[in-house]
Amino acid sequence: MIRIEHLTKVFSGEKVVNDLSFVLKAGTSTALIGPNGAGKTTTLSMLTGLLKPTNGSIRMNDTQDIRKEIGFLPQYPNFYPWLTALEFTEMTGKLNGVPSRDAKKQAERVLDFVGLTNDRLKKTSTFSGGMKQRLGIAQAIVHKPKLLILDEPVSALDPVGRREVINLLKQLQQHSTILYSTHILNDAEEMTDQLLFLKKGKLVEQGSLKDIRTKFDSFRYKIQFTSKEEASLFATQSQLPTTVEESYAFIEIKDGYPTMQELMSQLIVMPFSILKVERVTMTLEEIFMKVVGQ
Ligand SMILES: Nc1ncnc2c1ncn2[C@@H]1O[C@H](COP(=O)(O)OP(=O)(O)OP(=O)(O)O)[C@@H](O)[C@H]1O
Repeated sequence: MIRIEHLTKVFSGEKVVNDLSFVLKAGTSTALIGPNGAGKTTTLSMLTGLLKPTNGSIRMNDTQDIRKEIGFLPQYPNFYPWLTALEFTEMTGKLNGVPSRDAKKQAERVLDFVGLTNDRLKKTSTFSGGMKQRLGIAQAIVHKPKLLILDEPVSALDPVGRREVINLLKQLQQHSTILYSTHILNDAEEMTDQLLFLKKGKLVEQGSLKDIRTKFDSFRYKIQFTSKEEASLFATQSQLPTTVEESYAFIEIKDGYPTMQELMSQLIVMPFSILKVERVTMTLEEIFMKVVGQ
């Protein structure tokens, strides 16, 4: 377990990370979520030891030097372009304490895990964005760290690269503790036990996805019309408070009202072509906007 207490960083008199306290339980995955400038990179840099906190503490059970137990993938990793993937991973392993005699074998093992066996002898300068990110994960796990920290691991990737990296992280999640920052919330929804919402350096909300949903989620009906005009016309004629986005109309459900039957009885007498009616929850993105907008 890693316990972070009152973590604070001041730059030029301004608290860019302001009194953060949270716990990373062993074997869980935590997403640090916040808009640009919220303090995510600064927080992760303090955890990895790259920045000294102005205040606060970071403690790991039974460990004096927490830095040895951390694997880190920075937001903009710098791979020496003249090295091959194998040379780079082996070097990182040695720098992180893997004994020289084991480093090559261990590098080969992690490159295999991230699907780069066939590319291990290619120079890193020839790698695509997705391959670089997978190499970044390999170098972060080569010394078998207890805590894996990743700064925006999928933000710069296309959907295929993103899927590959998410699948790798889901596998790693089974035997490591993971902390990653992101502003791509669909990914967080898929692979996270704990969410930390950061706004202007402060933790404004923290908890499991379930807890946060229970606290902030609301249910709505989503009605799909054939056009935006039809959806807007429906909104003006409806007795129910309705919002419109593109060809969809949304009606919030409050205290169980309206029921689907009540809604259908209103819809059925209106002269619109309706393609679909469904009861939906908020996306994590909408919940995030609700939380950080407060
Ligand atoms: N070395 C520094 N000196 C002064 N100010 C800094 C320094 N590093 C970061 N900051 C400031 O601290 C604040 C938080 O920056 P940080 O990079 O941690 O945010 P972030 O949430 O990671 O943003 P992004 O999503 O854009 O990467 C910003 O206002 C930034 O300008």
